[in-house]
Amino acid sequence: MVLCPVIGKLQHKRVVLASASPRRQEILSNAGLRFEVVPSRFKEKLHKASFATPYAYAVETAKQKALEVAGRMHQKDLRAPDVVIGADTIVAVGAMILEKPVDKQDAYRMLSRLNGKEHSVFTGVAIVHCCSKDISGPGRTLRLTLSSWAPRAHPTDGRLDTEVSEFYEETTVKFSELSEELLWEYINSGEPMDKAGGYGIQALGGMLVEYVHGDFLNVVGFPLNHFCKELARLYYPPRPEDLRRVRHDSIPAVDTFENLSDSEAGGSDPGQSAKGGRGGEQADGDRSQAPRALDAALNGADSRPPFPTGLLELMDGFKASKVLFTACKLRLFDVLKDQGPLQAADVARKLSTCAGRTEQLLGVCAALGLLEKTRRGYGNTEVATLHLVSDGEHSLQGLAEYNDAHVWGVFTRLGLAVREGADQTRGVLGAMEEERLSQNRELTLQFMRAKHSLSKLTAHHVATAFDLSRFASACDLGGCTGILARELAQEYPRLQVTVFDLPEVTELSGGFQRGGRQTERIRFVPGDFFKDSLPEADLYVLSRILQDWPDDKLHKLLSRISSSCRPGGGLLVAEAVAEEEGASRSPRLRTLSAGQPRSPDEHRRLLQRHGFRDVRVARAGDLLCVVLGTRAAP
Ligand SMILES: O=c1[nH]cc([C@@H]2O[C@H](COP(=O)(O)OP(=O)(O)OP(=O)(O)O)[C@@H](O)[C@H]2O)c(=O)[nH]1
Repeated sequence: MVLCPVIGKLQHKRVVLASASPRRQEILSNAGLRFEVVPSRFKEKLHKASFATPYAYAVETAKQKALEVAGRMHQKDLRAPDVVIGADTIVAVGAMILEKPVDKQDAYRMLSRLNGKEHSVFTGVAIVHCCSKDISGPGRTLRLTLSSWAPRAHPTDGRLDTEVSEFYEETTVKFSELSEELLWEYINSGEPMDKAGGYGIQALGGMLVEYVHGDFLNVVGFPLNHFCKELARLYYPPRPEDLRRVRHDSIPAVDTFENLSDSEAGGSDPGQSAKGGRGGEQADGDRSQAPRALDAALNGADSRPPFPTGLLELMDGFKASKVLFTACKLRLFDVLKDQGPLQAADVARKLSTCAGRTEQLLGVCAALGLLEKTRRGYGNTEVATLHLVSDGEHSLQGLAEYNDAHVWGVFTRLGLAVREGADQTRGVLGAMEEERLSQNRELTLQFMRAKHSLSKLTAHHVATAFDLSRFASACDLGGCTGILARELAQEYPRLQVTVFDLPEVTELSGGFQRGGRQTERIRFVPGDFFKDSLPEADLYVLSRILQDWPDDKLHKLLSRISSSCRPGGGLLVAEAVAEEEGASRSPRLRTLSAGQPRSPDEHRRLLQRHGFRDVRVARAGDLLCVVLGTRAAP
């Protein structure tokens, strides 16, 4: 399919969508494009009458939106992106251009103009390819240290070369004859207010539409098919005669990263827009000019190495994590869930935080796809609503809190661990071991919240990786809050489940329980699986336990389980996936623990060494591998 190869070309490039439109983000995400969202601050105030056609206005607006983001990211030491995509959707009826209504009356005016008539929807798209010609060399990293958050003049020595490909798509739409009452009912739904022409064809607004001739997604806000053709034209291969090189020495300057708040940063001045004329429109509205530098880069004529996007992302990764942890710690996503969308100043007031830095934090969260920015302010994106609101069913807030409070510290001592071989985890978990979790209730709760939220992601996969219906009882060793026990009881109505964990854990597990009939078959038994007798069970379960123990402890535990397990009984082990022997596990799960990453085959051999036969291996999502062995007769 035309898109897949093209996606491959963009995969290692840093692509930015300069749009706050959730529909545009969804269309491109669903098509498999990986990108960051950096909403443009270009004020859509180009003089409409100065354009020969409505679509010329839309294309120019799209270009200015993209150039503003490209310039801002280049100017402010955010690592310059490789590609910035801008778009602008307008409705044209007669000689009138309709954009987003400013209020309900405006929405009524628009819809009345469209009522019973055919109109055109134009979406202009600009694909801006950036080549930083910085004297400090290509590319820049995202510097989010405190100093860079302080206001400071930051003249850029370098120049941002951009090469723009632009096009537009037209779709014809006809409204039915609509009653005044229906129009107002639709207006009062609130749907029209952030949509061109005052309607959303993909939602309630679809009821107004009699027919559509052309690309439906173009009406929604992004002509995906035309975009794919454009990318295919650009990358397979660009034709020199189609290329038009535009150099932007006059990218609108912005003062400092600090001053990029809405209230302070004016939009870029159209007068500073790209040099170079507006070429004549081709019949299909397609005015592609692919970038020459891109052609050279793609065909090896460029002597410079490819831009190290992945490496820079690795270098910057910790900053993004810290931004996420800080936002979670401030309960930002909870505030926006209950009271959003909010302007930055209102968020700062509610969080009692510094307005300027709150604005920056919100901006970076938007760039990370955690927030979306509209004219009404900042709101949670879907992923934030699902996983970052503290009381959500799938919340990972606990994991963020624990990583920030403890794992972060572990990784700051990585050098020591590497030099001295000491297990820095013991420096944190060890502290928990030595001082016993009971002496640090808050630490225990943070640990349990983290494990609870992570286990929720995989509990169902672990419980269903194999058919466990032949077992009447199970014991989840180190089962913590009982999230896996609950899934097992839910999946196997006959199964009695015991959660066996340290006393200071089981005494706090009550706060994590939810109602439901399956809880009648779950019990919590305090104990230490290295010291105390294990509860009797047909099936023993170890989920994310082995990874945390050095080999000597691990063999001791497996030996105790093997001795407790009757012939025909089972051992179910779920551990982070290590693809091949000795490979390091996905960093997102590694906590510098004393355990070794093990491949499925290594786990298989481990169980066989401790008397388990018929060892089978399965995957639980992309996080864990699950191994089930049956205890052989001695
Ligand atoms: O049927 C539909 N028609 C239009 C839309 C949405 O309307 C807006 C169009 O506005 P604009 O192009 O200015 O884009 P913004 O949302 O303001 O975001 P930018 O940051 O890119 O300016 C757009 O969101 C369409 O998706 C619709 O949803 N249905």
